[in-house]
Amino acid sequence: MSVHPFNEELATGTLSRERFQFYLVQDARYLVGFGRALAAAAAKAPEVDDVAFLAGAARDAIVIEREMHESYFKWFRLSETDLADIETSPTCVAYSSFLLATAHTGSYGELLAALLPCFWVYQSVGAGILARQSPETDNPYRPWIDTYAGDEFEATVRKGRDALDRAADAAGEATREKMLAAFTRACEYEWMFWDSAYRQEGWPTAAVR
Ligand SMILES: Cc1ncc(C[n+]2csc(CCO)c2C)c(N)n1
Repeated sequence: MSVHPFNEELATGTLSRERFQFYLVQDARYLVGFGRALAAAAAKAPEVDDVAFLAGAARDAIVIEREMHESYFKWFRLSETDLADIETSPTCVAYSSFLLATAHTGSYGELLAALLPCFWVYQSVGAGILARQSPETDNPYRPWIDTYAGDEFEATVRKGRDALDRAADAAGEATREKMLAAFTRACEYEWMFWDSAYRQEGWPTAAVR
């Protein structure tokens, strides 16, 4: 499969500031829903180790990622008012709503399957982009790349995959099918999230409001 231009340009450092900024603003919003869905998964987890793991990831999603985003907002000189004026994109609403709907109506396994691509896709994409960096390239997006390409994050992804495998082993055929569907859909949303940032997606209805 070809690499999306958003990720290609992120790797080379040529991605426009507007596109990256759009991505970060939407991502900060997405992370709140993602954190809530992780907290719901923590509440549903049958094993206490997984409760701790998922609740920790929920906290990290809100705290660590916010810190990273705030540093970028300072860099981009975005104020709270500038931020408030930016509408949440259709794709961001759709992806966040999908996670929250799965949190409310899905089983533990289904929810875990919907959440795993957020970890796995970023680790895989981050590692791929890092492999293409050289000391000579002055990539302004390097802090973003480093967040998702480290060993610590790789261990987190492994824990998530392990929790998912245990949930799948304990599940019946019907639940496993739902897990696969949720996982696939979340992967599609991950792609769409980058694509929507590249297109700076707005609401098609904005002109007729
Ligand atoms: C659309 C979107 N999907 C996934 C991530 C990655 N991510 C966000 S929080 C977290 C784990 C920490 O709890 C990870 C891997 C993102 N930033 N934005």
